[in-house]
Amino acid sequence: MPAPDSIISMQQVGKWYGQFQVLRGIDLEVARGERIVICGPSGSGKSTLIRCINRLEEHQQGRIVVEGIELTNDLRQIERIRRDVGMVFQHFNLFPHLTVLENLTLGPMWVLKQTRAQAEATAMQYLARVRIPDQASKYPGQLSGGQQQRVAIARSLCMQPKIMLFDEPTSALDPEMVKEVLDVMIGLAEESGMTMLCVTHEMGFARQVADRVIFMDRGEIVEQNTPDAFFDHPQHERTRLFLSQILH
Ligand SMILES: Nc1ncnc2c1ncn2[C@@H]1O[C@H](COP(=O)(O)OP(=O)(O)OP(=O)(O)O)[C@@H](O)[C@H]1O
Repeated sequence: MPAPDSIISMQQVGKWYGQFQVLRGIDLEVARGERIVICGPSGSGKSTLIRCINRLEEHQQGRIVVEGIELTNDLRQIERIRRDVGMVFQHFNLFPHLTVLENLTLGPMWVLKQTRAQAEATAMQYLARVRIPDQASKYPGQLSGGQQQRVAIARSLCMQPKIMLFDEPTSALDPEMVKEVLDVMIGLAEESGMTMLCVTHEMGFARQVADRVIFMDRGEIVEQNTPDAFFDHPQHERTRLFLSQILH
């Protein structure tokens, strides 16, 4: 049974790509409003885990319950869950032939059935929140990578999600643009009370905003703890090895 205050519950989740088992017996309860950072070596299954939460990937074993709905092949339920769960990818996935404003209003108008005026008003609010209120009429190709990622964050927020998933949102950015995106995410974490799961190796971000850091290796959750305990007193040899590699 999911814990009563869980917004996401994963129980003994397993997934394979062909013969290769990418997730092994994942048990994870996420409380409403919790901020979680997931880290681990390349190929450990971090992206796959969060992609299972909005059914971009299908698990083959165990149970996943999001906002009280168990993930199955029921398309209406998948649609509902995707409305509740926003996702920001490493590559921004904006429509290049649409302006920033059009990228932001498309989902609210077509999926949430907002009027153009409503959708544009909300979009402008979120553009201000991600600190680019003056870029609405530009095309994505006219923006820097950091600005494009902030548009992608605003686009997700316009859909009024209850949960935000971030899949290495800064790893495709030039170093000088990482901070501007992290600052927006920190603001979101601190001001919105939104449930957030973030795959990232930005450990400063993890220390500042995460309630919990999860370390994955070879498809398993090896260790999880508060950021201070996780970074200062890692319990497992695999965690220590990983931290020694990324922190030096
Ligand atoms: N669609 C797919 N088909 C086959 N194998 C896949 C697929 N997607 C991922 N994999 C493999 O599954 C493993 C886990 O991938 P995943 O992207 O979840 O790991 P990750 O921890 O997020 O890694 P990274 O930090 O490199 O993104 C990798 O070995 C990857 O090659």
